[in-house]
Amino acid sequence: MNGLGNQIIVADMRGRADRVTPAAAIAINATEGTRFDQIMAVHDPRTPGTANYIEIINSDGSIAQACGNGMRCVVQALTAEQGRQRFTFETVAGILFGETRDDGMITVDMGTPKFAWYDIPLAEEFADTRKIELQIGPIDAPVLHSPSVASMGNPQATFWVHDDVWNYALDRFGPMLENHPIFPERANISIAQVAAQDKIILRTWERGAGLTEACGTAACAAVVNGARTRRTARAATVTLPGGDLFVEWRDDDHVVLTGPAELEWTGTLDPISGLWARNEVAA
Ligand SMILES: N[C@@H](CCC[C@H](N)C(=O)O)C(=O)O
Repeated sequence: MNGLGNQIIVADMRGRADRVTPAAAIAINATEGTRFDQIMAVHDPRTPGTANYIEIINSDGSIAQACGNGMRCVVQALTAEQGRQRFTFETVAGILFGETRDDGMITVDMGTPKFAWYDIPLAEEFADTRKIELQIGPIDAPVLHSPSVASMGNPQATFWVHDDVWNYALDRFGPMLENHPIFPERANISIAQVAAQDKIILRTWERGAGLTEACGTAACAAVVNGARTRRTARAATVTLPGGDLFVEWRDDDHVVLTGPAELEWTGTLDPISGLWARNEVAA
């Protein structure tokens, strides 16, 4: 599936006790036909009242705590299978709600953001995470600097720029910043341009996956960081290379993400070895 071009494999792990291995994820991603950004492994529920436990695996085999575009894909796949529109899920980061709307768009309640340096986490204390000391490029003329940082379940850094987000070599700076010692669990790195109070243009280098067409949690972090630095309103359209997402940071502190999800093809997958085969499409 894809969520605005964010390449997602929804793996049906229901009724089994094993997990998708990091080795399988790396093997699947090594093949052109199955290159992906995240695997959303849908397991049997662990907690009463939830539909499923979802494990999120990045293409480098690491575990992610949250994935907005992937959650929309899961909701859409389960709505198509079961005809239900509302689901409650459990992830390593907590309980999430998702809904397929009547117009086909999917809304996911991504929970509440966290701003304390130890929750993100950062390697050292910062009293104010709306703007931390971090820069890249020449010391006296940094290319990117002073990001706002937050946790949307996963660590997020939003670097604000005034010009075109495509002017920045995110493929070069992304890996350096993702692995910067200030982020002990690495981080998702975004470049954001505020086009209007309710419009942000965003590109993201994803932790464990690299440059992607869209990152839902980074879009959520951009709106939350935009609102708390008074750059934007609490609700905004975020334009990513893959298209638009709508994010609202509600008064109850929950961040709600709305956008599309699309089925591309189905197949079978061995979650241990990564061997896979596409299902034949009926003519
Ligand atoms: N594509 C995602 C984010 C996935 C997780 C991220 N790479 C991490 O390791 O935190 C999204 O849509 O949110």
